[in-house]
Amino acid sequence: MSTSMSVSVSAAASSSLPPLARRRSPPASRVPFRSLRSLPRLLSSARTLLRPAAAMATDGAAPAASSKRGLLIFEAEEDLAESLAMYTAELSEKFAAERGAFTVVVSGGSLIKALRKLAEPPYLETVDWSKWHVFWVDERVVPKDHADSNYKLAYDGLLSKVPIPAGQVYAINDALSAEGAADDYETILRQLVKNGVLAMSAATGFPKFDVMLLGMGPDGHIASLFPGHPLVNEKQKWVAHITDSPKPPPERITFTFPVINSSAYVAMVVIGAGKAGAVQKALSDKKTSDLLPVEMAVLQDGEFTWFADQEAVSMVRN
Ligand SMILES: O=C1O[C@H](COP(=O)(O)O)[C@@H](O)[C@H](O)[C@H]1O
Repeated sequence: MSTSMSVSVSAAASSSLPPLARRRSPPASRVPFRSLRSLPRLLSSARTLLRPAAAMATDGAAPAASSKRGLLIFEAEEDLAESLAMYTAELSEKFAAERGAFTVVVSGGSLIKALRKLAEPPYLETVDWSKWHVFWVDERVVPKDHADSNYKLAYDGLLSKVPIPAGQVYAINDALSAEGAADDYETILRQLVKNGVLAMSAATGFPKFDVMLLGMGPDGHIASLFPGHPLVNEKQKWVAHITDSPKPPPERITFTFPVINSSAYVAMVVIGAGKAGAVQKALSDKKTSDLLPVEMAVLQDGEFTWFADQEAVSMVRN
């Protein structure tokens, strides 16, 4: 299996760039996003450099030709956060106009801090928050006010600061067991498909979220899908439970790969040297059978974009 990845290097991007195959990317240290004013041009240029993904999805199916992957590298975390806010706001506008709703999935962990600029001007005023429907790609089965709760993390860091209708924030039922909470969450998703809030992928038969804003652990896990855990091979369920998570707390629920890989857009946010080893493996052309979970995130018909700082790509060779 081989993965084709285009590398879009932020401030160097321009519409006159030669094709990526013939272009040597300058070192990341020379290509920061420098100012908010330059971001629209830079981001739109970067998107034109995205290429079809060549890797196979985890079920062995080849992604559709429209499936794309790209990499944005930022000199500073602050710049990454600015760009991530703009990316999300643009998708919010697009899907609100197209569908009248914007289904946004978030992870826990470091991702939430990287979303902080959405709660600041201009996005606080310009985003149509009434269209947002917020979900968790994974959740720890703990009370919502527990320090380990991904809901609490997102509420404190973002949701308490923006006017999303409370009924459109889909936290887990924390009174249930892990298995019960996973089943309950899947039932909610199925209802939202029936209501037309949540789209379905014609290609996969699984729900198609508008965007998933995800982080990755240092071991390459995404959501609560951990390296070597049998849950990475789940093919039927939309939402599964785990009671032996190698990272505490042990009881969690998680979206499965068929759901993640049906997304329209995924932003994979990786910040810091602790992620460098997994990022190097994920971006390598040489694929081995021991795929990390992050390497199993291959969209069937969508756009997958890495948002990385320099430390996170420090082990990646040109
Ligand atoms: O346990 C979890 O870890 C991952 C990665 O967290 P990070 O702090 O290393 O970014 C996170 O994406 C997931 O939602 C969370 O439950």
